[in-house]
Amino acid sequence: MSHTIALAGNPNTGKSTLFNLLTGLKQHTGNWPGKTVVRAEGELKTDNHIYQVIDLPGTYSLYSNSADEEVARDFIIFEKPDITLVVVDATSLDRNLNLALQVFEMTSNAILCINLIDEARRKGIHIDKEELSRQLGIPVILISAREKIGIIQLLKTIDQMIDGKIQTHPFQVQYADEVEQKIHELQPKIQAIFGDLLPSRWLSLRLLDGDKQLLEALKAYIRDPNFVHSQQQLVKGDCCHGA
Ligand SMILES: Nc1nc2c(ncn2[C@@H]2O[C@H](COP(=O)(O)OP(=O)(O)OP(=O)(O)O)[C@@H](O)[C@H]2O)c(=O)[nH]1
Ligand SMILES: [Mg+2]
Repeated sequence: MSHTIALAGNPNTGKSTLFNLLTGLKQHTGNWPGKTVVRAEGELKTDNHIYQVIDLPGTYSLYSNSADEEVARDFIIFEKPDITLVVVDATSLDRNLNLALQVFEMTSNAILCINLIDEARRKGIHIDKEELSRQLGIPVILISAREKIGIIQLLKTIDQMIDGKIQTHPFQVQYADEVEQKIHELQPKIQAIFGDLLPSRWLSLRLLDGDKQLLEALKAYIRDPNFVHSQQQLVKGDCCHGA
C-alpha cells in the first residue's frame, strides 16, 4: 500500500528541489482539477514503504486568498495526506513558521523540514532543533535539499511516523478568549457532522472568519458519496477513529 506525502510551505523554500530529490525521475505533472495551478506528483521508495509525493504550490497562508492557497488547503483538509512535510527556510524561520502553525491546525501528521541549512550555517545561524521539536510537538529535521544534507534522517523519520513509532502533538495557537469561546460553541456542532473526518477546531476558525469559499468546498464534500457512506458509519459508531 502506498502512503501520501504532501510538501507544503512558503514560496521559494526549496519544496520543488526536495520533491525532485525524493522522487527522481518517477514524477509527472499536470494541472489541479479546474485550476491553472501545476500539480507535480512523484513516487518515493524508502526501505520500508512506497509513497506518493505531492508538491503543493508555495503559499504564505492557507486561507482562500488565491487558487494556490485553495489547492494547498483543500489537499491537506480533504485528501488528508499521511504526512505533511512543512518546508521552511532556515534563514527566515520566524516568518516561515506562520504557515507551519496553520498546518498544525489542519493535521497532526506533520514534520518540520528546515531547509537551506547550508545557507544558515554560512550566515552563522544556529537552530536548536531538539528544543524546537519539543516546543512544536512534531519532528524537526535540518536539511539542505540542494546539498543533500539530512535526507537520510528525513526518510527515516517519515518511515517511523508511518510505522506509528513517533507520536505528534502539534502546538496549537490559542486565540483571544472571545474567539476561543466561539470555537467552544461551534466545534461540537461541526464534530457532530464530520466526526474525525475533518479538523473541527480549524473548521470552526475558518467559518468564524466567514470563509465563503470553504463553505462551498464543504457543501461539495458533503454531497460526495464517500462522505455519505462514512457518515452512515459514523452514525453507527464504527468508523473514523484516527482518520
Ligand atoms: N542554498 C540552498 N538553496 C536551495 C536549497 N534548496 C533549494 N534551494 C534554492 O532555492 C530556490 C528555490 O527552490 P525551489 O525548489 O524552486 O523552491 P519552491 O519552494 O519549490 O518554490 P515555489 O514553487 O515558488 O514555492 C532555488 O534557487 C533552489 O536552488 C538548499 O537546501 N540550499
Ligand atoms: Mg516549487
